[in-house]
Amino acid sequence: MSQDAMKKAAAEAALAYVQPGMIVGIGTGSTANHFIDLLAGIKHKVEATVASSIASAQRLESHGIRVLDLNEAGELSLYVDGADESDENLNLIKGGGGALTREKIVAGASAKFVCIADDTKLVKVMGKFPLPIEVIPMAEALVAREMIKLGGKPVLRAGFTTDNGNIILDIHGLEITDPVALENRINQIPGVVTNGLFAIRPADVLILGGANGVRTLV
Ligand SMILES: O=C(CO)[C@H](O)[C@H](O)COP(=O)(O)O
Repeated sequence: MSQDAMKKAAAEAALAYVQPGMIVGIGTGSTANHFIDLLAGIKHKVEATVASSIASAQRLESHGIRVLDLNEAGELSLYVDGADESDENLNLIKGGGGALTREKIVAGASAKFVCIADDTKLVKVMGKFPLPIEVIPMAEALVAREMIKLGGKPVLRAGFTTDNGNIILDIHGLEITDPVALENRINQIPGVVTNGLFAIRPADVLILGGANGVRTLV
């Protein structure tokens, strides 16, 4: 089974969390895209959605699914999104697609976060996947210096601007043994908008697609 088929299987399993009349928060990336395409098949069940990126909003609208601004939507029942890495406590690294800030906002506004991924994303200790940080452009050098002090190797994501008009630094070489402490620490650096650790608010449910089917961690 291909990695993409495993992502699709996880996305399909997440449909079971969609209840009639819900406003659903929608993530970004190839796994979230599978979820969007599958959601189109039950679109009359959902009241509306809130998207975590311009790309996801456009994909939802192309299926005729209503997309609300988060400020109009109030608290969301459910957020469904992919991840770049997860540990067994459902702490995540996200932001491979650069949408981490809006993803964190929509996840924070949601009662339940269902994360969908292929099972290669599950690791013992996070950090093999470079940790994305969204940075206000004038703070690039400052944030890079501070991340070197924390043991990382920052690399500017060349030619990439976030939906919020900022840059991404991808931090290589971290071994993340205390994700909550690191998430808090990085967010204290002036110029950091947010970082891709989702540990202060981890996923509530992790659905993993694998060669032998789908399994769920809670
Ligand atoms: O955080 C993300 C985007 O900012 C994605 O959820 C993450 O990069 C996983 O992507 P994919 O589903 O394509 O493997």
